[in-house]
Amino acid sequence: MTIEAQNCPPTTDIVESENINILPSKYLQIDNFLTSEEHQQLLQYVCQQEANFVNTSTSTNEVNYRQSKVLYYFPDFSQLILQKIEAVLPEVIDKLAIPAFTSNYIESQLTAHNDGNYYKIHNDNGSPETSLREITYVYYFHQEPKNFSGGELLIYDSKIANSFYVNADSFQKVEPRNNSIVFFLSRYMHEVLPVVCPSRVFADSRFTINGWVNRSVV
Ligand SMILES: O=C(O)CCC(=O)C(=O)O
Ligand SMILES: [Fe+2]
Repeated sequence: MTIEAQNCPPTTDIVESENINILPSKYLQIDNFLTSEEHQQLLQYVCQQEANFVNTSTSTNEVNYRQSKVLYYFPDFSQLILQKIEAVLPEVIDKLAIPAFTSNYIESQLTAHNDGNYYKIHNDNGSPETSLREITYVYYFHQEPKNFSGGELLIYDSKIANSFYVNADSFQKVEPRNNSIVFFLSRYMHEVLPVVCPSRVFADSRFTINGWVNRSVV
């Protein structure tokens, strides 16, 4: 086999030109998002709801892409979190330098990641049904003392290749800190690293309430 290399620029040039086009991803993490009383009530609530959690899937139904459990109906806490998100949204939009948009719909779900669970690299608005999602939020909570490790959220930087946004190799690593919430653009590629939870007890899981602020159609 012959490999013609004479037209290839030197490697250093490739690396430099790739770096120039990298668009760093921005995210915002706010600590102590709920009061300690609300946080405690939420933990108690999820433990009572264990039997109502179902296995997760992805919109493309790909096997081995996502492993976790989800609860779709949790009216009281969904209302609480949405109210608090609406209150900080102007600050989030400002800090992340997102062009202003109007929203009248914020989705929410409650997830539990236990031993070996993960979510491989994806974005949150890549299908026709999800295309109105602008901002992703993830509220993290767990029991103290913490009984799992891993489960970090990696948010990849972007680059433009052939007029499309694709993920760069570089990323920001977000610790799923207890009672903190993270906001970032839904189009960013991101992944959840595997959780290690030796006890496998549901109450020891890495819990989230997460969802998406959708742009209104005008
Ligand atoms: O749990 C997380 O940190 C992120 C979850 C996520 O990416 C999703 O549900 O789309
Ligand atoms: Fe996601």
